Amino acid sequence: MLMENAGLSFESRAADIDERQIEAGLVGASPDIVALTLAKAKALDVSRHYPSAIVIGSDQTMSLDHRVYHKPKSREEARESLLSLSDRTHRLNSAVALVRDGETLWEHVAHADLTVRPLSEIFVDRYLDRVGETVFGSVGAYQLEGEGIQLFSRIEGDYFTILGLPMLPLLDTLRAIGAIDG
Ligand SMILES: Nc1nc2c(ncn2[C@@H]2O[C@H](COP(=O)(O)OP(=O)(O)OP(=O)(O)O)[C@@H](O)[C@H]2O)c(=O)[nH]1
Repeated sequence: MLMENAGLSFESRAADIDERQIEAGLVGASPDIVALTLAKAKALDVSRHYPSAIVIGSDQTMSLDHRVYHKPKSREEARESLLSLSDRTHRLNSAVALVRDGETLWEHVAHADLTVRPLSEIFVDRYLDRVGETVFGSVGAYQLEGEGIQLFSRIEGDYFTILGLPMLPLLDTLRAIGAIDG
């Protein structure tokens, strides 16, 4: 959605990698390194099938203290996750890598720090009633571009980084390598 809205022409392909297995091999690595490693692994995997193509791989991780989050798989998981974020500041790490013919041309990770205001259980239940299934598409059970904005008292970082792709440095790099109009 972010790349389409930016007017980029591209094709999207799923990478055939086992994210959980790669993460398991990164025990102790910081969440930003995990995101960067996964972004590169996705781009390298797809690059193998598309000679000379510029492949953009991306991944996002979310952490609070030592807990790493993943997309909630149920309403209960979303509820527990939101309450664990209440009155705390968590970090989103969004990584992107450019690969061509198996060579990593560029890699970057950006982060954003989001402070959730104190949330009551009643509010969280009503919020989940309102936003429904959309919570399953985001690591933090919120969509900043939607009602998720109501959860926060402070955000430090770039909107696009929060949604999952650091667009400004990505566009800079695509211009630098002549992939898009400069
Ligand atoms: N639309 C939207 N998406 C968000 C927002 N915050 C995080 N995300 C998405 O949440 C995803 C990150 O959650 P993950 O659980 O790592 O997603 P995933 O890699 O598909 O799932 P895993 O395999 O569990 O890692 C990214 O695809 C982000 O685009 C937001 O505010 N709005």
